[in-house]
Amino acid sequence: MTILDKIVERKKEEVSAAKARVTEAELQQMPLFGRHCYSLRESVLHPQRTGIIAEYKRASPSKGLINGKVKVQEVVAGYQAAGASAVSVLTDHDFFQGSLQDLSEARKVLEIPLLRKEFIVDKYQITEAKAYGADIILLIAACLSPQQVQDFAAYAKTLGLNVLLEVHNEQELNDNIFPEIDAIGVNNRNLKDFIVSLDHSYKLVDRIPNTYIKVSESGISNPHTIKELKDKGFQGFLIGENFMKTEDPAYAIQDFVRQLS
Ligand SMILES: O=C(O)c1ccccc1NCC(=O)[C@H](O)[C@H](O)COP(=O)(O)O
Repeated sequence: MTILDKIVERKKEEVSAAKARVTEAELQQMPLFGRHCYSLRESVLHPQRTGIIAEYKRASPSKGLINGKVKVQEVVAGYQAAGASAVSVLTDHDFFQGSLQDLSEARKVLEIPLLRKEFIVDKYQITEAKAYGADIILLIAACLSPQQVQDFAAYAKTLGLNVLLEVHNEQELNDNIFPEIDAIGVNNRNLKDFIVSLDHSYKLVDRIPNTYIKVSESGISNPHTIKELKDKGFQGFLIGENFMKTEDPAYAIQDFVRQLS
């Protein structure tokens, strides 16, 4: 069993428990549920923003504890001030030490799109994402059937959410091109063995239709890489560990952005 299988199995148990605690109808009554979402496309393409989707990530299966000290609001406010186009917050507890509370705390200080970084296996989690303040959901092709990707994306659009599809290879990409998707991310990390290679991005970029925002995800640690990825056609860059592994992620992103120009 791969770590991804374990995460998905655990996620299904968590979703059943969450449904027993709070119904979908109750989620729909929560104050943030009715808010209007920021557009991922507009923010990524905004000339005064960097295209960076900066992630708040305390821990991960591949690295263990990354940073247990820094506070979510301080970090994400720093990301926004440095010119991030969007912020990603992990909400998985067991493998990443995140929570839905982190997501709603982040929402309070952000005026840019907010991604609920989660392993979505059930429509309920999409309702939950909206209720806790997300603008974007992630659909990971490796965890879902193409039918689920299409159904979940269509449901997310009814809530006004942006949809980021994550793929790792050409098969996943070809099987999951749907009009309800806004952005396609190529994960440079193989979620089965954790090996990271930017070659996945370079190989797939021209296969992604230009109607989608193109995002390169994981393993980015050098401003020069952003220039190379941009030259190849990427507009978005998901970066977590490179900022979070420092004592001051807000300073780390500022320094990184300074080196982009
Ligand atoms: O990061 C992991 O170890 C991981 C393991 C299993 C499933 C997902 C995982 N990460 C999620 C991500 O996609 C990354 O947090 C994100 O792309 C940022 O990556 P990085 O800049 O390398 O922290």
